[in-house]
Amino acid sequence: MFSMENVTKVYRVGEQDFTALHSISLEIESGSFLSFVGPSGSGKTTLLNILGGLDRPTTGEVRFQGKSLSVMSRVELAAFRRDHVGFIFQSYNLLPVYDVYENVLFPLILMGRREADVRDRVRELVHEVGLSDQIHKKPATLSGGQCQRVAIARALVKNPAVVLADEPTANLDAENSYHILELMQKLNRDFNAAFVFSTHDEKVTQFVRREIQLEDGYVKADRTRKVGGEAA
Ligand SMILES: Nc1ncnc2c1ncn2[C@@H]1O[C@H](COP(=O)(O)OP(=O)(O)OP(=O)(O)O)[C@@H](O)[C@H]1O
Repeated sequence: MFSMENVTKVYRVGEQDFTALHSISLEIESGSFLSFVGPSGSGKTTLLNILGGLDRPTTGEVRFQGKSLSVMSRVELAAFRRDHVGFIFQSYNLLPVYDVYENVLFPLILMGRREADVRDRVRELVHEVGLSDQIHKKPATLSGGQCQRVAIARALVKNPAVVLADEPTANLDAENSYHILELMQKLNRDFNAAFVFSTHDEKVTQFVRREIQLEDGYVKADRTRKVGGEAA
């Protein structure tokens, strides 16, 4: 689904260049459930942002379904994100004035869909994340775990090829983190969307089928393993 070839990211900091990613080459398959792990500053978020078309590499190539992101204009990149990528952030990024239903509906409205045509799809996703009872509540009245469930439903509602999740359990306690990870594992299977995380949370790494370890912008290890009896 994704291929990265010799991706480097250099930031200009004052008078100096700082290399956040050093010549990274990776393949990420459709339906993956994988995590970038590594200490703070190792390049996890930079890598996710480049995969999601939120940022561009300084050198190197990223392809999505064989198409190079480098040659896309800003408008084409925005369309790539809208049509193919769901985003989940550690701080949920829900729209506070909208209720659960409207937050999940929002990406479909951005895609030009009519509410009447997608109402059932939105309700299905809200149901999938276990929030049918809370569907008309505003984010401020929900718990952190419930807000993250809304964010997951919102990310999946448009049937993306991939969900990119930057530290999705960072603001959750242990019990909620496990519930959220189990839910994402189930949705990965049921909806056949790839999930790609960045994390330093060891709980996340117990759930993933592949773990790519980053250190100072280099890939230090890339492990694939069996999780819960599934084939690796
Ligand atoms: N816009 C920027 N300008 C300059 N340096 C940056 C910028 N964004 C990131 N960096 C640097 O690049 C390195 C990698 O940052 P990144 O956020 O990708 O790491 P991370 O592994 O996600 O860290 P964390 O777990 O703390 O979020 C860090 O040293 C960071 O300071």
